[in-house]
Amino acid sequence: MEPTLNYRPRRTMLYVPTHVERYLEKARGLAADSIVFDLQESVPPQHKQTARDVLLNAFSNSSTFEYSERIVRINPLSTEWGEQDLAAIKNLDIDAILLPRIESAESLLQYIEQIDDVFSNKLNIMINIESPLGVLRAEEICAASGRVSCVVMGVTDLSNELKITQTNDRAGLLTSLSLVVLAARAHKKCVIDGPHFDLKNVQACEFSCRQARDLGFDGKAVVHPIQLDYTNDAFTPKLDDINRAKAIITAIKQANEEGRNVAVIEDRLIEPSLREWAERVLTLYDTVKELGQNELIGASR
Ligand SMILES: CC(C)(COP(=O)(O)OP(=O)(O)OC[C@H]1O[C@@H](n2cnc3c(N)ncnc32)[C@H](O)[C@@H]1OP(=O)(O)O)[C@@H](O)C(=O)NCCC(=O)NCCSC(=O)C[C@H](O)C(=O)O
Ligand SMILES: [Mg+2]
Repeated sequence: MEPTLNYRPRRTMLYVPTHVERYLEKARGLAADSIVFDLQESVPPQHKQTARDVLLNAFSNSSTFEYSERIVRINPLSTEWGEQDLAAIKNLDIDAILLPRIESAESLLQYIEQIDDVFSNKLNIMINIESPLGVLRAEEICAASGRVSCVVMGVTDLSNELKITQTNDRAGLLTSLSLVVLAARAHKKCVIDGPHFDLKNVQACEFSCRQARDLGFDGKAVVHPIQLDYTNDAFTPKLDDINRAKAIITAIKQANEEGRNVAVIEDRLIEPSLREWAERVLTLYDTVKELGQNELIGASR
């Protein structure tokens, strides 16, 4: 049975090319916080209709994908494929639509209007930022609509258009990654890093997960089930974090009762804003526990 979550973790966002039926069936049992049923980039032109048919069929059998959030990435709404995708999925039991390659506030607002004309309920909207122009305009794009809940980096298209050298430390991408985190956070949106494509290089992928977490991302996209465990783990609070979060909440509460705004724990000054971090860590911890994944907590990374 699907647990009912009060809080939506997005540590992992698995892209599933939708024309491949066995991937959809596999996805039903995977520990991905979110699944992106992709009708766009991973589906070749000659399989666009097959992809829509397979997706509809998979949802007609059962729309259950464990606890995973169900997101459909459609083709750009400026194209016929995009309009056909929207018409095809209008009755599906999904949580969100992911719009690829958003480059302006104006086109975003127009696409949301198009979606609202088709879906009777106000669907959650997510966007890919994956071009130099998209990165430079990330702030105005994020400011444009409260309907956008989540921004997902598209690092392949971006790397390609920036003409950067791809290295394990992602030096060439750091400015863009941080600009998008800044824009998303300024407008209180969730923000997800793009995937790591070197499937066999687990060490490099683990590094990019930790780097994404340290840059402020809520989670990371993944392209193969093999990447799920360690990506989930990188974004899951560890015992040290949980103990520290609990100590901070207790110390600030006690300081407030004593008429002070700050506390001190082991010679470190604790500002009131840290309480927000502590509450976020505990909420994520509780949710992961609810999902039965608490065995991951405490793994040393
Ligand atoms: C990379 C792949 C082509 C590899 O596929 P395959 O050779 O089939 O892998 P395996 O045999 O190792 O698979 C092992 C089992 O896992 C299942 N599987 C594999 N991939 C997926 C998946 N993505 N989702 C669900 N299940 C998956 C296989 O079925 C095997 O299980 P079983 O059948 O029980 O044996 C393939 O992984 C792949 O196509 N990945 C996704 C690629 C993709 O989506 N690319 C585009 C997204 S990234 C992007 O667009 C971001 C942005 O726009 C940008 O520009 O950066
Ligand atoms: Mg792309």
